[in-house]
Formats: sequence, C-alpha cells, structure tokens
Amino acid sequence: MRITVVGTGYVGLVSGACLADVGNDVLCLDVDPAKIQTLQQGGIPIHEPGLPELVRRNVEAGRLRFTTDVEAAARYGTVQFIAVGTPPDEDGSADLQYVLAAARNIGRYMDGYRVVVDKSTVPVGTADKVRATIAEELAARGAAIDYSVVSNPEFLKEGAAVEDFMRPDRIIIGADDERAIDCMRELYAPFQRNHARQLVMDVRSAELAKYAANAMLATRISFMNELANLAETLGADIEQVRQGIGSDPRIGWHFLYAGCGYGGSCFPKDVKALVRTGREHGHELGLLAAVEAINRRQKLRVVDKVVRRFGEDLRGRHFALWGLAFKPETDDMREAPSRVVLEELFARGATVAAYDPAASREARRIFGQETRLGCVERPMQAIEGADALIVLTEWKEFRSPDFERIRAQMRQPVVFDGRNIYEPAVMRRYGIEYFGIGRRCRAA
Ligand SMILES: NC(=O)c1ccc[n+]([C@@H]2O[C@H](COP(=O)([O-])OP(=O)(O)OC[C@H]3O[C@@H](n4cnc5c(N)ncnc54)[C@H](O)[C@@H]3O)[C@@H](O)[C@H]2O)c1
Ligand SMILES: O=c1ccn([C@@H]2O[C@H](COP(=O)(O)OP(=O)(O)O[C@H]3O[C@H](CO)[C@@H](O)[C@H](O)[C@H]3O)[C@@H](O)[C@H]2O)c(=O)[nH]1
Repeated sequence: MRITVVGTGYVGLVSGACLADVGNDVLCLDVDPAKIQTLQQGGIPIHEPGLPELVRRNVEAGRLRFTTDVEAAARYGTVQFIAVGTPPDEDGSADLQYVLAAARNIGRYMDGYRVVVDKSTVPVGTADKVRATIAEELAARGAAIDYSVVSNPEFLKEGAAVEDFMRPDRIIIGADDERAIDCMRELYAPFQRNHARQLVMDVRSAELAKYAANAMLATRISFMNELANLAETLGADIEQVRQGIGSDPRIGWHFLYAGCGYGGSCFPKDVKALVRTGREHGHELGLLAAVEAINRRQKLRVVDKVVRRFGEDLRGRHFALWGLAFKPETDDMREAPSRVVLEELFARGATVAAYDPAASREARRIFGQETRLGCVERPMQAIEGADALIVLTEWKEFRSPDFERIRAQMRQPVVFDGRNIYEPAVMRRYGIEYFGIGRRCRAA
C-alpha cells in the first residue's frame, strides 16, 4: 500500500519505518527541514532502540522516503497518517493546530480517495474537526473527492517503540465506514500476533480509549507514589508492598513502581487534557485532578529529601545526577523529573554534574545558559567530589555500579534514589547513606 505519514517524531518515524518494513511504500513528511535533512542523510533525530537499523534497511530497500513537500505527500499515500504533536495549551487542553494544519494540507492537495488516519492523541470530537477541515479545503477548490477519517490511537512506549509497534497488545480502529475499515484491517494484518488484535469501534470511543489508557496508568503510578510517602512515615517499605499487591492478578505487576513521578510527553499532558475535557462538559474529574497534583508534588520529593539532609541553602554544594531522560532508553526530556529537580537545585545555589547515556545533548539544549550544570561523559566522572548522588532514571548501567569507588570518590557517601533501584541493606553494607522513595531506610 502507498502510505504517507505526516510528522516524523517518535510516533510518525516509528510508524512509517514499521509499516515500510512489512512491505508498504511509505513517504514521511515533516515541516521541520532540519529533521528531514538529517533523515535524508541517513541520520536518526531521536534515540530509539532498533530504529536506526529499521530505517536504514527500509530506505535502502526503497520503501521509505522523507520529504518536506506538502503537496507531494498529500498526493502520495492512499492512507494518510497524521502523527503530529498535540501539546498542552495554556489551559491544559490539547492544542490541535498541528493536526488541523496537517488535515488542511491533505484537503488542499489530495487528488483521489484518501483514508485520513489520526494517530496523534486527540480529544473526542477531533475526527469531526479533521473531516470538516478537509471538506472546507475541497469546497474552496471546487473538488468533489471522497475520503474517510479514522481514529487509530497509538499505544507505543518510548524506549520500546519499535517492539510495541511491531507487536501491539491491540490495534484500535475507530471508523464508521466499511471502505476505511477494510483498508485498515488489511494494513494492520501483518501486525497481529497469534490471535486478532484489531478492535473496530466507533470514532469517539477510539479517541476516548487512548486517554482512558494513559489516565489509568498514570493513576496507578500516583496511587503508588502516595502510598510510598505514607509507607515512609509508617516505617513500611513500598517495594515490599508492591510485591504484596502485584501478585494479585486483578492488580498485576505493571506500572506499580513508586518513584520521582511520571514524566514524558504523554501522561502529564493527556491527564491534563482529559480533566479539561471533563470540565468543558460539566464533569469534574476529581480523581484525575488528584493524580496530576500528586505527580507534581512527587517530582519535588527528591529535592525535599536533599533539603532535609543538607539544608535549604545549597550554595557550595555539588551533586552528581544520574539520569536526565524521563525514562531509560530514550533521549526525551519532555516533562522529565530531572528538569524540576535541576531547577530546584540551581535555585538553591547548588552545582550539578549530570550523566545520561542518551539525553546530554537535549539537556544542553534545554539548560544552555546554565553554568551550574555540567554534563559529563561517564557516570563515575559525575561522582568526583560530589556531596551526594541523585538517581532519577533507571538506566540499566546504573543498577550495579562500583559502590566502593562511589564511596571513595564522593565528598560524602550519600545516595538519593528516585527510582528505588538500590537496596537499602546493600547500601548500608557499603557504608552509604541511602534515601529511596517509600523505602525502609534512615529517614531524611
Ligand atoms: N511519544 C510517544 O511515545 C507517543 C506515543 C503514543 C502517542 N503519541 C501521540 O502522538 C502524537 C505525536 O507525538 P510525538 O511524540 O511523535 O511528537 P513529536 O513532537 O516527536 O513529533 C511531531 C512531529 O510533527 C511535525 N509536524 C508538526 N506539524 C506538522 C505538519 N503540519 N506537517 C508535517 N509535520 C508536522 C513536527 O515537526 C515534529 O517533527 C502526539 O499526539 C502524542 O500525544 C505519542
Ligand atoms: O511503574 C511505573 C511505570 C512508569 N513510570 C513513569 O511513567 C512515565 C511514563 O513511562 P512509560 O509509560 O513507560 O513511557 P511513555 O513513552 O510515556 O508511554 C506512555 O505514553 C504513551 C503516549 O501516549 C503511550 O502510548 C504508552 O502506552 C504509555 O505507556 C515515565 O516517567 C516512567 O518513569 C513510573 O513512575 N512508574
């Protein structure tokens, strides 16, 4: 099939490459010329495991191409995926300007039947707006061309995006016309595992299902974070509690990790957008408002512990920070807890040597002028002369470091573990003062 993917970010690029990998001809469009130039020259603008090989293979096979030519893109694919950003507006609602701009371009230049597929995360009712936008453009040029609009929300996780796209739990197809449904069924047939993964439903339910999934996962995390804070006060250990409840199949093991809060480009913005949608329609979603508030507080939890240990005034203090990305295996720092922690430390006068296997470049872009931040090339470089080590992302390489060396090279052996990757008893054995989240250890 001939496919156009509009937007070559985390979702668009992964979707385009995976769809090409099963034999489709894919043209990826972006309005960012730098991104397209990088891709055309064989580079990959983001860190995502498996993606460079996948893109290279399909570019070489001639199935995957990149362009900034809006007209050519609209004329190319029978299926037009919209995978552009939907960032939060000032009031928390999803900003649809990029989605509607993409729809406008499709309407302006399409020259035959199109299935316009919305893959971006968008509020209920957006498909209607996309449909109306395309209709306006067609009317303006007096063209009568048939098209369908489909909602096909994406559930991939960064850091595992290729794997998630290739082996999805489910593929939601929100559509109300048979021609589009047949087309989507055919397109996704290669991505079904042993049994049917495709769920066909009405457009509005598909749009809402995406927000429901993210809101549910975020709720679990805030629930665990709230309990972790209580566990600390009570002298219980949240990791033991997690084991105690995760074994119940009605609860399950996933997304039960307490820590320094959820980040990323999805949970924070999608929870806010759903709360906003509720409010617009007279439903106060109190539970989700609390989920969001708990998460905002949780990102400050590590700083609270640092302040309790070292005092409010951190001038002259120097910290090692491991993990800038919002989660492992990505360079993405959107809404990352590290941003909040760094800003708080700087505001109190501290300096920081930070290490991240993938996100240093992004950190330099974000904190460009900040002289109190140094990004280093190796984890142990950060440790030298530090008053404490702060861990904010659970990259695999942080799990089993040389604790003897850490103790020897720091000004004082103190570890604040925002992801609970170390065991308090092991830290005690190494003579390291340890502060986890909701762990049973010496209270800060
Ligand atoms: N990142 C994720 O893990 C993830 C997972 C599932 C769903 N989503 C949703 O998918 C959407 C995209 O997310 P992302 O993280 O890939 O965003 P992103 O910011 O990484 O990429 C969006 C891209 O779209 C481009 N763009 C903007 N307007 C355009 C236009 N009119 N024409 C062509 N290109 C245009 C931008 O230049 C950018 O490269 C969002 O709605 C997001 O909520 C994201
Ligand atoms: O038990 C847990 C699990 C995750 N997190 C944090 O939650 C955030 C989000 O993690 P994750 O969901 O793994 O990454 P995302 O790439 O943001 O993926 C989410 O958001 C995407 C965009 O909508 C969806 O497609 C995915 O299904 C959904 O998992 C990260 O900061 C994690 O550290 C926790 O604190 N505790």
